Amino acid sequence: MSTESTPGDGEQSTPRTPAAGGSVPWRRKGPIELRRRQTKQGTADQHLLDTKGPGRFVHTDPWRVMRIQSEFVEGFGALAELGPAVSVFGSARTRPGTLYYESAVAIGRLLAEAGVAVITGGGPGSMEAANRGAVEGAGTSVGLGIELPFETGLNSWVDLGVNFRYFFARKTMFVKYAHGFIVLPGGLGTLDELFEAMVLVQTGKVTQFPIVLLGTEFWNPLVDWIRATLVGEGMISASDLDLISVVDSPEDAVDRVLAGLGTERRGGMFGNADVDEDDDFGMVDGDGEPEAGTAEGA
Ligand SMILES: CC(C)=CCNc1ncnc2c1ncn2[C@@H]1O[C@H](COP(=O)(O)O)[C@@H](O)[C@H]1O
Repeated sequence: MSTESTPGDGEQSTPRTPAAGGSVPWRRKGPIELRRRQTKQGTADQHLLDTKGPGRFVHTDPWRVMRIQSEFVEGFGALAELGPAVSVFGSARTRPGTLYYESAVAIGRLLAEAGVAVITGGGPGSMEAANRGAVEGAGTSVGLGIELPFETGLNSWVDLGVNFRYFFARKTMFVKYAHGFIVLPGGLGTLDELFEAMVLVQTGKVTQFPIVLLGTEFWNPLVDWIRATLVGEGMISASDLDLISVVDSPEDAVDRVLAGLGTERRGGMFGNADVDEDDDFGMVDGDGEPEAGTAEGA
């Protein structure tokens, strides 16, 4: 047996490996093993220092990973001190003066008055409305913006804004720093955020995470379909529907989301949702026990 087949960690190059069935060029870069033509990739240093291809390295996946990592680092850094917060979702297209827009303003204000920060996607429509309500209620107004081909920028009611290039990094922030969701009527973006939250609760990745939908006329047909088809055909359990509640007034929405956290609308501060602090992606504790100081464990 050749000792060449068991190199240590790091970037290495040896001429052959028996595992590959004979004499083939072979290299290892950390966890990645390269054989035959794949070994002809340059080293990381070559890519970094070789300026012949203009800016080529910044278009590679390893570089992207660093950019993705930096989004998490920036996001965690900006939001770590936020305190209790609720994420408010809804259509980017609702206009001032409409029921949904004004409802989002009221929700933002009520949350702010309860001492709860408001997190939105930082865009127009219901996001802008909820941020506006948070400012009017003298609370913390957060916008997690997303870079889009048609640039809209953060709405002017965002006081603490973080811009993201990647949807998935941004979505982690919505969940990690919020203690519950309020979802106003919306389109694909809103449905994506709603179903992501439901999956995280259903699979136990986050617990103690109330999800409240505002607008029975808008949401009930979807809830009816979920009950008739998803529960009916055994795709989800009937109890999965307990994950959400549907209300019609901003007061009920805020009461419901705060009640789910063991606090009252005008009750001020409350503890964190039962999220495992060791896991930055909101994994539930192994023992399933509420921690001291959390809403559930208080
Ligand atoms: C006018 C227009 C389309 C602007 C887009 N500008 C946006 N800026 C920030 N977040 C957005 C934007 N569009 C969609 N989203 C995300 O998707 C949700 C709304 O999407 P939708 O309108 O329901 O599908 C929001 O909660 C937000 O997180």
